[in-house]
Amino acid sequence: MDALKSLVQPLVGGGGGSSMVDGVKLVVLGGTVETARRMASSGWNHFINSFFLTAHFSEEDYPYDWLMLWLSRRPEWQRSREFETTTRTTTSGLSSRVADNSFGDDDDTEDDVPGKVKTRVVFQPTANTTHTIYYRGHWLRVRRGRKTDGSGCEVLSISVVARNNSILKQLVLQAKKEYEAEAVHRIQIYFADSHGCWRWTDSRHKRPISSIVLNPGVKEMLLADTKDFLKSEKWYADRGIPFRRGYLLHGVPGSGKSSLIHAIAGELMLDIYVVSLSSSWINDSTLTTLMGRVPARCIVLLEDLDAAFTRSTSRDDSSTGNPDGSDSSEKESAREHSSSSRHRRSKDHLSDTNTLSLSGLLNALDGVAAAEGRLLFATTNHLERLDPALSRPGRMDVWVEFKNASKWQAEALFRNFFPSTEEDEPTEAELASIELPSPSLVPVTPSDLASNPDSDAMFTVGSPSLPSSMSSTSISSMTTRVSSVRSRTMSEVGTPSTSSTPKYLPPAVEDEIAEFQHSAPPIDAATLSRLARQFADSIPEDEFSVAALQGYLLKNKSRPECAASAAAAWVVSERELRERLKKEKEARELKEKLEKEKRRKELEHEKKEKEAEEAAKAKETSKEETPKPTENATAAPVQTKVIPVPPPTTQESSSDDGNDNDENVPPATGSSGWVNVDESSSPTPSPPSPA
Ligand SMILES: Nc1ncnc2c1ncn2[C@@H]1O[C@H](COP(=O)(O)OP(=O)(O)OP(=O)(O)O)[C@@H](O)[C@H]1O
Repeated sequence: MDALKSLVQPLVGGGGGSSMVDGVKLVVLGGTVETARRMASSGWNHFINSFFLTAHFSEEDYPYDWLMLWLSRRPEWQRSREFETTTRTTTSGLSSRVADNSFGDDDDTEDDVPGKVKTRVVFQPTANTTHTIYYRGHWLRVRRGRKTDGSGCEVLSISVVARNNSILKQLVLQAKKEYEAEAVHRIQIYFADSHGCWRWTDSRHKRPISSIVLNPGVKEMLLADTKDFLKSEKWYADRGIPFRRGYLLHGVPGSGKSSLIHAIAGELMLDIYVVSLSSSWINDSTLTTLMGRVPARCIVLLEDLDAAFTRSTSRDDSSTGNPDGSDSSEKESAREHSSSSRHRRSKDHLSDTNTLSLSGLLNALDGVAAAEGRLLFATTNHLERLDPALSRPGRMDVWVEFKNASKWQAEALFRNFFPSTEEDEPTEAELASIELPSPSLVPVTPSDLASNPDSDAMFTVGSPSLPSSMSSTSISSMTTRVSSVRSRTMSEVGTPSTSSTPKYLPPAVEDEIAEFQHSAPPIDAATLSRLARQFADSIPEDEFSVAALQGYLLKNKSRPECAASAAAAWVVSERELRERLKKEKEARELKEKLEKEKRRKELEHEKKEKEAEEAAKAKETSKEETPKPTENATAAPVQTKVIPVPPPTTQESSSDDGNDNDENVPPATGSSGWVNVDESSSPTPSPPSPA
């Protein structure tokens, strides 16, 4: 204390110096104290930090998700005096995840409406503040901030006083375990974005593979193949074969291609990374970046492979997937629309903005930058439109064809759809017991197919031949049954009360509407078998997609009897509907064609008229402007005179590059067709040379 006094004494002065000097002394004193404080604080921080181990977890990487979930479950979080709440899943992850300290609608169980969306609020670490959490005998300092590199990515930093990083490793492993336990019933879906990044989009319940109705053995073959691949990394490495495997699922829409991929992902516990090649923004470099960024074990799904080079949203027969765009109808229409095409195409089609090339796609799939260890699934509805290079072995190793539903599939679908009283009924075994000539399940490569295109070389899903026991039932008898069911249900439902005798009676509630909400009670196995068979009998072989049948069954979700008996009538009505739609489409196309033709003729006519008009005008002007010989030409002062230049004929201009738009391009001389010439150098326009 005395020492401090002796230090301060000379500064504050004992003898009454001027107040100015005292002020300066105080400033110096203050500055010295502040500097000392700062130095002490930074020294202390440095000292403390030298004992801390710090790990940073970026939002872009998985451990961030694991730790955020782990943190949100810590009891300390609830007691924390500073926290954030969110109703969103904070990061890519589990939409269903419910942290222990979360709260929300489902705490209120009284008015629990089935299917009601429940909002849960989850605690999460506040940004830019340090939280302390006790974990296995250590105090963790947790801080959530943002990267300073301009990306704006969130970073979670966890520091701990420890001799080595084993406590942090334990923490990450525990967080991972908890996350995976949560995720075990779900699969994560990531979609590619236009910046070449994967964005978490959805977390879906795993689909049981038994819910996919395919010919016996197909699912098993695919599952076994994928499993075998995932554990054969060394085998591939030893032989110098790139550790990748491609599966091409092709065939009619709504036959279960995407569903099967989801089921396989669930079975193998893999996430799905989806690229839609028909996206307008996709190009060579984005695709390459995306392919280089998929994790080692995952499923990459290329949807609509045939649409890669067309960008047409239409999936009908007129859209082409040919890499060279050599679809004849398209070529024809391209020729038809050659006039003003450039202008219109930029508006109507996205194709101009896309620069995805075949070589770019091939490179992305198996170039040096492509990730290894992933399972590539590609789907297409038009196999014939794929370039052979795209579907060759090495890129697409296994092909599976999906067809419209067979009777066997219809029956299996029905059995899967309605609940049975015998819960432990071995559905799969029972399905397998149905006799049918099963297709060969030896994987066949595209080359086999090429060598024998007619053979049923691929795995074919759907349309096995019909067992004789499943011969079709007459449609008329089915229709009769439908009407009887209708009349019965109508009488059951009854009409609304008319006690107040209103003037206009409301129409009777349709039986379909009246029963729509109810779910079917479980059916006993024998009845289910009978109904399933009846349903399958009514469904024609290879005509309707499984999705269409599923749609029909959904409409009759609560009425298995009706679903079975009305199936034949539904088939008839669907056929009629198709026929009508087909006719309408044809009529529309014809109308469009005629309109196009008319427009083309009009344009041609307009063009001719314009040409004639211009030619006449040019002729007239040249006549008017022909200079008369002047008597005193030699004495005339030097003047600038305008001389007409006939505009180039449309034929000439269009012959340059064949672009009809050239008629809109002003000639180099200016739109008026006049040039300025110096009269001194050319007093009169020289006539064309006789040569
Ligand atoms: N084989 C099948 N087994 C079970 N459900 C199926 C099957 N095929 C289609 N479905 C049902 O039909 C709907 C559409 O199926 P999915 O999307 O898998 O067909 P897709 O072949 O991928 O069609 P697209 O080619 O149009 O993408 C899904 O709801 C699915 O449940």
